[in-house]
Amino acid sequence: MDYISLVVYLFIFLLLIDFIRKNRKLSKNDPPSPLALPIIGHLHKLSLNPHRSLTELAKIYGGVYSLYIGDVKTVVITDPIVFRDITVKQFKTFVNRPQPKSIRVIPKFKGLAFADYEQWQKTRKLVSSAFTKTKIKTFNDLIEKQTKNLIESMKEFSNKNEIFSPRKYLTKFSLNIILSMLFSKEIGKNESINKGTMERLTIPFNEAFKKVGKVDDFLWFLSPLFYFSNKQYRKHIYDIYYFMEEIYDQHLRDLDYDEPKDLLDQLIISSEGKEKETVILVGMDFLLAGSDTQKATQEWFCLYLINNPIVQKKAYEELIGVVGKDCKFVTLNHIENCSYLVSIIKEVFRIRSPGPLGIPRISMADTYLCNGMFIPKGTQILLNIFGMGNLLVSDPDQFKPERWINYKNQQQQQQQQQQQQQHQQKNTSENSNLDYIDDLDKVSNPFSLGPRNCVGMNLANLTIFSVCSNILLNFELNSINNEKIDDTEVFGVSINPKEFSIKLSLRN
Ligand code: HEM
Repeated sequence: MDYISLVVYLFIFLLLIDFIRKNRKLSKNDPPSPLALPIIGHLHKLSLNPHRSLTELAKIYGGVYSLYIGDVKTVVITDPIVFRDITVKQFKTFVNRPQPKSIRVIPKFKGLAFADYEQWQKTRKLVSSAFTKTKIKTFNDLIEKQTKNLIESMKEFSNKNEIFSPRKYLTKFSLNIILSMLFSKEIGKNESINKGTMERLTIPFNEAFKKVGKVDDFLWFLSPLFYFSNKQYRKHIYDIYYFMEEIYDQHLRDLDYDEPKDLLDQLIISSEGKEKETVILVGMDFLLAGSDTQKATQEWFCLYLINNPIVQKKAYEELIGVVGKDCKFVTLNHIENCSYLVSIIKEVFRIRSPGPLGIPRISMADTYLCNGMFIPKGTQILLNIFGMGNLLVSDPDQFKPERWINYKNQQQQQQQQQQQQQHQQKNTSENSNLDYIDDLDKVSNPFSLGPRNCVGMNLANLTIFSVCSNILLNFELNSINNEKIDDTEVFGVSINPKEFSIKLSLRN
């Protein structure tokens, strides 16, 4: 046999082994799975919007099914009961995150979001104290100050009758919330959206975000093909690292042990200045996890108001009913009374979940889920946040903030009756997703659940309300050609719309 034939036979043999490995049953209770192909597994089933493909597959294979993403065994969860089981009840088994190549680019890239259990527990405890509802309230002034700066910038556009492209302004706003609250730093009001700190951060951010979920994370042997793009990616990640390092060094120089001025001071003090790299990486987590998600939500909010003028009008009428027609600024104290506006924001979270697949988890031991399915150790878990809010509501593709109001009313009216139903559900619900149809609070979890959910949830809720309410109060939003804006999603760290511009009309 010549060498070429030998290599061909060997290759076919390896394909066969891989095919068998990926399709063999591990137990009688494996989650269902489509047939996996050798090498790529089920990669061919994923589109450019993987959350949509995974949701389509959930229609066929159910709320818990398994896939091979390249070589990575993955279980996708679109069942709210199992979602809770994983994130809350069996939290310790599923607390860790997988460590794909893109995360390992910085050795020990384990600030908070990718830390393993022991380090995560320590850091999360410290960080959580800065993000409680009460603590966040002390930052109201700061959120309101940044909102005012944004509205003033927008007014410059409306006064000159110029079209406004929200992306960079909302990015600046979202970055400033995190920079000022956590690191006492700010991108100045008059600082350009294209130069200085903005340029220094947004270029590496955008480039780094492009790398998320790229194919060589799942097919190791393709790495050489991505050599140059990986080198660039590494450079961009280090650019953000060096930015944070400068802030860290400055804080260390000015540190007052008795009066820490922000979260960074607290982190330095509690680590006794000995864990510089970890603290810097925690700071990077906040910048990366907190800015893009908030910015995306605010952009979607503007887009949906423009595409739904009746909703915009109704929300504006509610708002002036609460704050009065002469009011020029909505404060965070008004949030309780703006139930329609809050419903719009919730509907934006549902229909265009900024983090549609959360951040993956990994099983730390062989285990059985509450529905009896077997999950082997080392399985990657994708929490299909988008899918739950899509598959388990009526008219999922329609933007209907009213559904939240109706839901709340229904809950209030039928409280007693519902308590009884819930009791009955408890006894039967283990098998049935249908019990959750239109149970919006249960199927829409944009920040995930359990002890490792989003640490920035309280901050994000206040910030997004502040921006959205004040944009609505000050401007009527329209598209520049009076047509609907394209609401196609662009998948990345967050789900963004394609970049668009707005015609702003200042309200009287
Ligand atoms: C619209 C806004 C936001 C959304 C939808 C969102 C969503 C999420 C989701 C789904 C997770 C994964 C949770 C899990 O694994 O169960 C997460 C984690 C995280 N988020 Fe957010 N997030 C938002 C804003 C923020 C903000 C403003 C910050 C910081 C200031 C932040 C910091 C983090 C961090 C550090 C983690 C990792 C937590 C951990 O591993 O313990 N997020 N977020």
